[in-house]
Amino acid sequence: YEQPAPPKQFHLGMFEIGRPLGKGKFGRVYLVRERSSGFVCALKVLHKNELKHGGAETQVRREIEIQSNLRHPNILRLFGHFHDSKRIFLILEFAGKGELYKHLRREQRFPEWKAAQYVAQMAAALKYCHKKHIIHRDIKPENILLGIHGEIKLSDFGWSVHAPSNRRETLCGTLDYLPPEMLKPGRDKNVYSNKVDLWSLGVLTYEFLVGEAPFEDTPVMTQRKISRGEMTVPAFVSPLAKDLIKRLLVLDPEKRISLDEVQEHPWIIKYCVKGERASMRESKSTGS
Ligand SMILES: Cc1cc(Cn2cc(-c3c(Cl)cnc4nc(-c5cn(C)nc5C)[nH]c34)cn2)no1
Repeated sequence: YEQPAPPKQFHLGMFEIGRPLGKGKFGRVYLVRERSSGFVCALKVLHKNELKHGGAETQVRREIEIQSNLRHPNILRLFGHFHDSKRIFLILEFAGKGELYKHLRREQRFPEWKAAQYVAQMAAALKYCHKKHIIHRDIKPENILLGIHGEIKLSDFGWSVHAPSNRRETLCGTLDYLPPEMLKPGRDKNVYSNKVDLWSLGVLTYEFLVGEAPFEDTPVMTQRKISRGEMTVPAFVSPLAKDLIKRLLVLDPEKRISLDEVQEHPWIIKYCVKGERASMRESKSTGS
């Protein structure tokens, strides 16, 4: 019987610090190499006093607790963490093709074959999370990275919780991805299920194909459009893609299609199942 390996104690001296990869609200991310193994990863450096002032300590604690226990090809790995007097360090998987939202802004919108593959990978990542009773709660392009082969790497579990949840949190950042049940006035707005991720997947699918979110407007108008499910899908979006968006952006959480049904949807099958290679060749040549 082999003794389990003792948990690794990490410290900053173990890493050679490379170029900055990006910055977020409470710190930066650097490309680093672990000296003894040569392993390349991303080091997220968060400043304790900024986290304290921003009331984000719970989020970081949750990000560490939840993401370090997830193992899925479409979820960014959190290998470990450590801290010093002023900073918290998260050792993360390096995503070779960077932040998805930058690709989306540069390309304006994705061709349907690419959007369908991203949606299928997001559904697989969310199915894995939901099976472990974890709701991500913050699905949006800014929280998605791309691996070296262009595969989806869902990250930023700072807003994730164990389902079902009735936590009371002040949400900050964009309203665009909030489901109607989280906007409801009064008590029941804080009781919701993993179906919130299905709504956000619908918003994400729309934004991949159109280049902007379906309810994008002033904060007041966005909340009103979300609570009424008011949105229009441009004519250039194919009927199959529009059908999937409509089946996800359903006001009643219980009536949204499941992640299994997403993966079996004709639009996903058309672009993601091996036998459909021909349709991809055709779509790539016509750019549809
Ligand atoms: C703080 C803070 C910053 C961010 C946003 N952010 C995430 C990254 C990042 C991570 Cl965590 C992992 N791998 C990455 N790979 C890139 C990258 C690759 N290329 C070719 N270009 C870039 C950029 N960025 C990565 C960086 N910033 N969240 O919290």
